[in-house]
Amino acid sequence: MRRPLIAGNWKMNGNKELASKLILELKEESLKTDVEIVVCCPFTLLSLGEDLCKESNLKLGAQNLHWEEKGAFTGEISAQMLLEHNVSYVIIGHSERREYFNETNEIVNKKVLNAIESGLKPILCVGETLEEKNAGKTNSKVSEQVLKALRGVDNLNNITIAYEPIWAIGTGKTPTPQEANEVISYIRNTISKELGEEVSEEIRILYGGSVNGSNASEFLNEEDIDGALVGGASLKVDEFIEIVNF
Ligand SMILES: O=C[C@H](O)COP(=O)(O)O
Repeated sequence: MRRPLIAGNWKMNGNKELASKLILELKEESLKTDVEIVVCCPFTLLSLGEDLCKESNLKLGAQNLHWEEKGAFTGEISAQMLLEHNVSYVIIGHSERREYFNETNEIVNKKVLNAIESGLKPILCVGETLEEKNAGKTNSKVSEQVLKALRGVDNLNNITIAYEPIWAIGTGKTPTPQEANEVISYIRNTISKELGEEVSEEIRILYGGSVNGSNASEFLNEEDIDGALVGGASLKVDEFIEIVNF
């Protein structure tokens, strides 16, 4: 049985005031205990997030990392820097990074390898554009992204995958829960064939893209969907609580 994971990706949003409000209110709520909850805040809020998440079931996540341990990479953040703040998870290969920061499958692979070797748990994002969807290329696109990102990764136990159709991110549009489940099943079958059946049964695969308090339970009750990567709705505490308690 895979434990559901709900991760809130704040993207480039929030400040100390909002972080304190959101995390403190989440801590006060009675949240489902069988759900793993991760708050992926901006780097500048990790220190505060670390303090606020202490002695709670909330885990801290980052939104990116560099693939090298240290060095002359101005503006970048290493796995060790994240670990120093008790970060457990790191989002890798989000479509916004692929699109605006030219992250290729090869770069994503280097980041996944570094995260795993350092002891961080990657949330690997994959997904197709609307054009690719309309051309019937969804399955080939996402399976290629997954296999290239996981190339050379020995320990797949700490990997989580998030299927995020790019056209559904921040748009209010979503696939039907059944459609999302089919793509996720396809990813799971690909992993089973290429990387082993056992790991395919254990790996968590989330859905992301316009998840909110009203639609979360429909996605999360699908057989192959193990949780959600939530953007906009993770900044609204009531909405996020509804998603966690789906
Ligand atoms: O990482 C989260 C996704 O990009 C989804 O964002 P959204 O929930 O605002 O559509």
